[in-house]
Amino acid sequence: MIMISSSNLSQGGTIICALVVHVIFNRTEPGNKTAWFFLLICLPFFLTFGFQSFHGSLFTNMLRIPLIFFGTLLSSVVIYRLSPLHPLYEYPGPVLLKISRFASFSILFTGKQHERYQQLHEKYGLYVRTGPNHLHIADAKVISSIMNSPRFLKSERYNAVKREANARGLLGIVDPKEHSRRRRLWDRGLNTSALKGYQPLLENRINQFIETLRRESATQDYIDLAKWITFFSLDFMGDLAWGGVFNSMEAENDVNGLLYLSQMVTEIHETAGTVSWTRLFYEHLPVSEKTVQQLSFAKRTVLDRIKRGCGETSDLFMYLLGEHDTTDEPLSLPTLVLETSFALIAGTDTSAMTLANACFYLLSYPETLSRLKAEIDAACTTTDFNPNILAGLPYLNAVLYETLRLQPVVPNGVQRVLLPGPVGRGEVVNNRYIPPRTNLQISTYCVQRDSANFSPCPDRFWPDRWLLNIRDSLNGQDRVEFRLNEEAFIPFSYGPTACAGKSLALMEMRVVLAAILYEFDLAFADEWDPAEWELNLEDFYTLRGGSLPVVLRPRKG
Ligand code: HEM
Repeated sequence: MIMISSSNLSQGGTIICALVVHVIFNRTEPGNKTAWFFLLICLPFFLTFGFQSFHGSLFTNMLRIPLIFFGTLLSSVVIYRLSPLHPLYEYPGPVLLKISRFASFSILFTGKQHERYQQLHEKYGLYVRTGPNHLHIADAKVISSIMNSPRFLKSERYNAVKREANARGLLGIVDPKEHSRRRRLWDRGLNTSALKGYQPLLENRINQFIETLRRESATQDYIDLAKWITFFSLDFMGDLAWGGVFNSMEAENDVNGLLYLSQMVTEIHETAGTVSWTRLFYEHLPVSEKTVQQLSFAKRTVLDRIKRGCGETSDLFMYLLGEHDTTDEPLSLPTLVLETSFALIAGTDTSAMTLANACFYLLSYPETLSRLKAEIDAACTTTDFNPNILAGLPYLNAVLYETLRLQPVVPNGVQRVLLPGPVGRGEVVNNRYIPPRTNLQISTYCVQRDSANFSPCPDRFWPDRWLLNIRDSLNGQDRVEFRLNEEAFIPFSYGPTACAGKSLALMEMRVVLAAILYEFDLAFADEWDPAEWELNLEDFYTLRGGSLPVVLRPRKG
């Protein structure tokens, strides 16, 4: 007869409970405080006191049971995640990342995610396992099958931080049908005819921008061009989204602290999006308090704009509110606040960062700068920077595309999660099986710098690759294999959730770049080392940079 001692019983019971918890946590990281509290705190607590009646003193049980419980849970998680039983076993990647997504914090906090993941792809190939259930992908062939498929939904990252009750902005909407309904509203406010209506606002801000640069450069040896471009972008987006609340160019300051806050919030989203359960703690951070203050500022601004109504000049707010068309169901106030705040965040840093990068590259390649200046001088006979004329300038477009190719402002790309199919099946993309519930991230930075997609010199700033005549002439030459895979050019993302503001951003960036080059001669500040620019670029979901000290000399008048 087998004798089971009370010690064995308590040990066995604890081990079984720990294994059950592993099964519950398997392939998901519960985003719910109650589940955490119950499974990881209450359960070991009950086991400690429950088995007390069977065996040993309370003190030994308080050490022994939690040790057995957490020891078993940890070992079973680690063994399973590395074992051939795990559905992602076939995919290569660093061991620590396979064991825990937590390890990816060591990449995130370097600020150089884009470069670190590129190194991982160089070592492991186009598919790298970057978490227990995460794949980082640099294969352009799967972009369309993933981004256009209703089975690959926005991942938990889009739900990373608690929002106001029941309000959800476009970016946070996961359900494709609901997303497409809301997206129609945005598309109306960002289509060609709406953009025409925004041109007077753009023209006013461009004039103010040029005046500001003239004033600043007259009194200083050099200016931080990146800072002034960001202020311009914030003021312009403020005009479009909130009825003109900002005047940071005039104040020479981020008066409402919005730029700072949007960086903090993006950073928190990226952290919570990297390890989803950490979001449980973010609402207790001081920045959360600031977000609440900012939300009440946003609410006041929105109410004020509603009261004033749309003036003579149209803006994006008008479309989001439905002032142009009363057939749509209006957004609730909290949703309107979220959407207009998102427009500001989505539209400010992205365009400003791309413009600063473009200026950096142009100053680094003087021949390119001269060619672009010549094109702009020939097209702009007055200081009227007509967006329609600029849209047709091939070299200007080539410079912007090449900048967006080398430095996409969302370098790590977007994240998707694969919904389980019938009988829990996964999906095959480009001959690879993706198990259900896998998180996927298609790296824009890696895809756009891969010589399989852009060749020759994928890491070099070479706008000519975008010009048709260069393509044709190089294609005919021996030994030069020219590649430009437009499917792999995804700085604005891809598919139904691609950037809604692409046309607005391109219009704004063409006008700003043309205005700067038409009005000024530029050079890097003498005492500044241009190598600092790329060293200071940081990827926290969106790309951010340091200062860009530039000497400006007015060219005319
Ligand atoms: C160079 C400038 C810009 C770049 C490179 C860019 C890039 C992107 C990318 C990569 C996304 C997808 C994000 C994700 O799914 O995680 C996105 C989404 C979005 N962007 Fe932009 N963006 C730019 C400027 C703008 C501007 C000026 C606006 C104007 C308000 C804007 C509005 C949006 C909106 C509304 C979305 C959400 C689209 C959706 O979920 O359907 N963006 N953008």
